[in-house]
Parts: sequence; C-alpha cells; structure tokens
Amino acid sequence: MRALARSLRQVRYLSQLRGGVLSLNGLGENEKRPILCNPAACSLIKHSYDKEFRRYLNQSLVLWRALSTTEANEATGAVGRAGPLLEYERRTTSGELVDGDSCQVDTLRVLQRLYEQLIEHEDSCQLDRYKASEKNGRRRWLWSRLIPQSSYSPVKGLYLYGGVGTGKTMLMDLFYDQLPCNWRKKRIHFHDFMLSVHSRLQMHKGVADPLEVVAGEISDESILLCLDEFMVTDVADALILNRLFQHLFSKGVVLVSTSNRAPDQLYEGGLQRDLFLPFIETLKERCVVHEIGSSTDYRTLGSAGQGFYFVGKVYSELLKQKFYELIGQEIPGPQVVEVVMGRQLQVPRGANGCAYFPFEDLCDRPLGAADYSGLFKKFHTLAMDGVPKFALHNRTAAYRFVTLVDVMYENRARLLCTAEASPVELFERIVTVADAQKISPRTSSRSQKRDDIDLCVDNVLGFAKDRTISRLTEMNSKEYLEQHEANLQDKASQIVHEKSEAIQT
Ligand SMILES: Nc1ncnc2c1ncn2[C@@H]1O[C@H](COP(=O)(O)OP(=O)(O)OP(=O)(O)O)[C@@H](O)[C@H]1O
Repeated sequence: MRALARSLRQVRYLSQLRGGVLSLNGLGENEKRPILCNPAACSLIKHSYDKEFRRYLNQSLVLWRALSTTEANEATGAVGRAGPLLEYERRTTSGELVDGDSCQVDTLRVLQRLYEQLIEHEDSCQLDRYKASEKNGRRRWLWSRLIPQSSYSPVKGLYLYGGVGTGKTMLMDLFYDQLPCNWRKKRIHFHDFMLSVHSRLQMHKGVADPLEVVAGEISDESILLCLDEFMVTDVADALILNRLFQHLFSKGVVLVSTSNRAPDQLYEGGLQRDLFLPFIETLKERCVVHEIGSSTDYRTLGSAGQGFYFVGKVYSELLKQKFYELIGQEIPGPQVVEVVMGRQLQVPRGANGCAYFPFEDLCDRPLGAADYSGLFKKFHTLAMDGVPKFALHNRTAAYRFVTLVDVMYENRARLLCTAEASPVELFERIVTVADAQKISPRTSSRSQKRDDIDLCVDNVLGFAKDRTISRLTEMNSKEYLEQHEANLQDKASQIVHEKSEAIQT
C-alpha cells in the first residue's frame, strides 16, 4: 500500500511539474482523487526522457486497476478522515486512550468545528498543495511582489491553553493527523519554528523587510501552522512576533497552537513587554482562544518510574556504568558536534547516539534551544550528572534545564541522570509571584531571602516548572521508554528505506 501511495503521489507531483499534461481518467477535474493518465497523456509520457517517471507510471497503472477508488484515495491521503472527534472515540473504545475527561471532549468539539470549517473552505484557504502550486505560477509570484497581496483566511485559528499533561498536544496532533496529507500543513514545536525563522532571517539580511519575505516563504509552504507549546521567553522572539504573525495572517495562514499560558500571560515579566503586547491582540483577533480547563495530568497516570533518575551524587558512578552499558564500550572519548548554524558543541563523552555531560557543561554555559535541538538530532540518549536543586542563585541554569527537558521530550530522547532531589523537590524554591504572596503577602520584589531560603520569584519559571516536573516523571515511565525505542526503530528503518531508494535510483 505504501509503495502505491508513493507511486501515485509521485505521478501526481510529476504531472504538476509537467504543466498538468496528465488528467484524471474519467473523473472530474475538481474531484479529490489521485490522478490517472489518459491515453493521450500516456503516449506523451511514453516518449518522455524521464525513465524514472515512466517506471512509476506503469507501476501506478497496474496497481490502480487492482484497487478501488476509496482505497486509492486513502493511500494517497488525498482526502481527510472522519475528524478528530470520531477518531478520539475510536481510540477510547479501543483502549488506546483513557475515556471520561469532559474537558478533552469539549476541546475536541472546538477542534472538530475547526476541522469542518477548514474542509469547507479548503479552496478559498488554498490548502491543497497541488492546486496551490498550480496557482502559484511565476506570473502570480511576480504580480504578488509588485502589488502586496492581503488575503486573511476566512477561518479563524485556535489558541489552546491549559495545565500541564492535560492532553493539549495529543489533541492537536489527533486533529492534525485527520487532515488530508496533500494539504499545505505543518506541525512543529514552537522552539523549532522560531529557530527556523531566525535562520531564514539570517539568509535574507539586507532585504528591506526580511520578516515579510520569511512570512512569504513560510506561508508558501504551509497555510495551516500547528505550533506546539507556544512560549515566549526570549526578547529577540518577543520583538519580532507581532510583525511576523501580522504578515503570516495577512497571507492567509491559520494558526493552531497549544500553550501552558493564556494569551494575556504570554511573556509576562519579560523585557520590553510593552512592545510585545500588540501581538497578544493580533493573536486574539485571528484565533479562537480556548482553555482546556482540565486538571488531570495524564502523565501521572502512566506506570511508575522505570527509568534512570537517580537521587544523590553517590549514584554518579552507577550512571557512568549504565552509560557504558548502553553504548557497549568503555570510556568513549570526547566528540565535537556541529549543532546549529555552524556552531560547535563539545560532548565530553559520546558514542552510538548516547552523550554524557556533567550538568554544568550543558546548563551552566551560554547554550539555548537551538544548541539542544541540534544535539538531539545527533544523540537519542543523554546521561547527565549532577542536576542541582534550583533557586535564585542558579536561576539561569534552571531556565536552560527547562528548555533542555522540553527539547528532549519533543524528540522522545532518553534521559539518565543523577539529581540532588526528586523532580518536585528540584523546583521547590522557584515560585510564581502569587505563590510568593501566599508565603509572605508583602513580597513584591523578584526575589526574597527568607532565612536560608534562596527563593526565586519568577512567573515564567514558576509556571514552566510544572511542565518540567510532569515531563521528567513521564520520561521515567515504561510507556515513554517504549515510545523512545519505537522511535529509534522507526528512524532506523527510515534510514534503511532511504538508502535502498537511493541505490534503486
Ligand atoms: N485521554 C488520554 N488517555 C491516555 N493518555 C493521554 C490522554 N490524554 C493525554 N494523554 C497522554 O498524557 C501525556 C501528556 O499529554 P500531552 O503531552 O498532550 O499534554 P499537554 O497538555 O500538551 O502537556 P504540556 O502542557 O506539558 O505540554 C501524553 O503522553 C499523552 O499521550
């Protein structure tokens, strides 16, 4: 079935490249079905110099005859499925998901509505990749550069926020997977999205309005943008978000996003926040804002700890032993890896996809999400020694640790570590302003020394810590480690597949 899907997609793609010489065989132009060539087109193609294309075409024709239209539609992903609500019901009935949370069902209703609106407005939103590429001819491109185009989407996006582990990402992914594969859609973590924005900006240095060019590129690729974990902590991001999204929305982009913070709380307490505030208004204008409203952290429903989270420095040697067992060799040497935009990172010990770092080397140095993302593109397992308790004196390291855990979780990476305390205790001395006021109603400054407590009052960290605790707990569970293994196997078979395809061609 996969081979068929690939062949048909290829045929359809190539037909676009050849100016649409292929047409649907007996089907209306606008029907969402995979293409088949008509005899005239066949004879054109038969004389094509492109051997590879002829091979695909023949394969597709043979396979096509053996299949019903429905199967072929499913195979090519040309049509969507029943929608997130039905799919959720299917998964709860089959036992894949736990049932009974009305907040998740309410959220699904909102997602289902959005799903239906997008299906209804597929054409006006130009969601279909192939139709859009027909319209995105060179003439249209030139015209749009001469006269700036403004075409807000008729469909509002969704900003979904709420407590940690309540299933926001899972629901967004479920919604995303139900939409047709041939749509211009993208699902990406917010960190990675901003990284790609900054690297594109670098490439367009010197252009009059690089943000508009970048927005143009992004919207050409994806009209539906699903961003996981919208979280603004970086002043450089905060200052460009409004203009970036104004351009994106004016180019028809529909944003669907998950976050732990309500729009009004984004970048709370951040530097130059007044310059960020217009973004909040832009966001509210273009997205329906929905709070999931649940307080169930589904991560805590998983199996008890099975992983490698050791409390106490005494376990440092054990950590090293486990690390050597995983890589299958004694004391590997240091490695230098390129992480992002030519930047290099020294891995103190690394081999076979596993890296070993003392905590300080990874979280007490000027590293950020970009470096961590680059690192986990190369390594699937991290052994980290000496995670300390966090407080005011090591607040910056706490920020980095939170980011590191986010990136690892997103990549389904495995963590082995020794820490000074349990995940909850690590963050005991990081509190929000509201928490600090409960401790002492007169607290107004960012920090407060109470006896020997080095309390850190920080709203961004104070809220983010719940997510980190929840994730550290899940990363230690049997289910997570199974997902990590499955992910590794998927990647390995993808590499084998790509290699065999490269050999064939
Ligand atoms: N109904 C459910 N049944 C079973 N597992 C669930 C259910 N909802 C969520 N989960 C699981 O709980 C974990 C946390 O869910 P998810 O990552 O979607 O939460 P989140 O709200 O995005 O969390 P965070 O705010 O920390 O990013 C995931 O492993 C997810 O698969």
